[in-house]
Amino acid sequence: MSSVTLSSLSLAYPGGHLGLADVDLSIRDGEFVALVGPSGSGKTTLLRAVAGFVTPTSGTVRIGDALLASPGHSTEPERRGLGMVFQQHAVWPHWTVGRNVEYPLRRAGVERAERRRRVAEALELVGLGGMERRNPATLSGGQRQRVAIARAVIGRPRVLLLDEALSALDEPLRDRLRLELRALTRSLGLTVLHVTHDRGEALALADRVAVLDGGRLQQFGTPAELLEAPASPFVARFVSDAALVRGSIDASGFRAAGHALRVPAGRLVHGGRRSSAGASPAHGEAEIAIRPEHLLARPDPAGPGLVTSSLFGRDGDELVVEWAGLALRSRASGVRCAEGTRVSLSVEHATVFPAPAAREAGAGAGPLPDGAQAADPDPAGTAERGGSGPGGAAGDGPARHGAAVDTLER
Ligand SMILES: Nc1ncnc2c1ncn2[C@@H]1O[C@H](COP(=O)(O)OP(=O)(O)OP(=O)(O)O)[C@@H](O)[C@H]1O
Repeated sequence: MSSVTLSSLSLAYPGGHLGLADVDLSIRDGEFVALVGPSGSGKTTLLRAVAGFVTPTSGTVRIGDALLASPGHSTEPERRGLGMVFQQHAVWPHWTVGRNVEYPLRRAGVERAERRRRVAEALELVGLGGMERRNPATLSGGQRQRVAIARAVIGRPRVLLLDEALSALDEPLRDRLRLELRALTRSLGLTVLHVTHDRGEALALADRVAVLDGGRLQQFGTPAELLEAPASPFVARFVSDAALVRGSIDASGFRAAGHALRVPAGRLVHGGRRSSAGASPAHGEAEIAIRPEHLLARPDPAGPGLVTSSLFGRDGDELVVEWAGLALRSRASGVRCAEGTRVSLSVEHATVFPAPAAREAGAGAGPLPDGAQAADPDPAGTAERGGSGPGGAAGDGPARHGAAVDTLER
């Protein structure tokens, strides 16, 4: 059994820096889990706590049924049955490839013939068959990282820990190694914990993704769950580059505060559930998250939006659109929108959260207004020309709107 269970895990560094705060995480046997979060969110600390390089201040770490760490007790890293791959310095330069890869077996006292057989097998697995005698200095970055992966898996670890293991590689090599790593860990049935800065990589590789912020677990779910049912505005923004807009909910839908942006009730979801007929209307302050792919931009000389940034994307241009003080990310599909193009905008779908004050007070999300499609007051999805919807504020300037929106900065 190679499940990994963290229970109420907290870790304060000397000097009081908070590394982790009350993290509960259960990783299944054979599962590939990616850890993501902003810089300083606790990803490396969590990995190091599983590896045994740091001891929790409170809480426990278990692999299978074995208790590996609790306050005052920590099983040594080399006795935890783990394989590890780091971003850099992963291969000892003064040893041949074969010597590097066989190191865990030597430590374990495996006899020579068996070592040789398993090194050949591990190198074959990572596409470096026959390279035992090579000097690592003569290898490419990608090949060196494969050597590190071969060394990490040769001891048949219970769990594989990857700390930015692919981050130093250039695309498309990184892309290829990603696919290979996924296939390899699956074929070996390994439980994997993979720390990465790359959100796309996390979503592409992992069975489930853990999102950390400030040492706390914000959400743990499948890639689809994180995209479709983010637990908080933070997760929506971090994972999907969603724009966050504050305003209020009434029977007709969402109205941005001091701005013409409207989203009809039928296009609002909460907690991954589409608003359903019969749900009692909840009026009041709210915050919505709009993913770029759910904000459609169409070239329109009289439209309210102005494209301020346009990056070519394989699936359509990736835009930043300025609309009366709101900076919104959008994907234009089927059309090209250069910088300076005026556009009309349509919100296809948005996720509703309680207003920040209500969230801090611990309020659950209230039900959405009745989303009966017939009641949709704005089939075009808002963003009327000139921005003058009911209660709209076409003439409001950027300074006034600045507080209502919060987009991810890169
Ligand atoms: N050795 C240490 N001593 C004191 N504080 C530390 C130490 N290592 C990390 N921290 C602090 O703990 C918090 C979490 O750091 P950690 O390295 O786990 O974050 P991270 O998510 O891996 O960040 P990054 O993406 O930048 O690598 C940060 O506030 C950091 O400053």
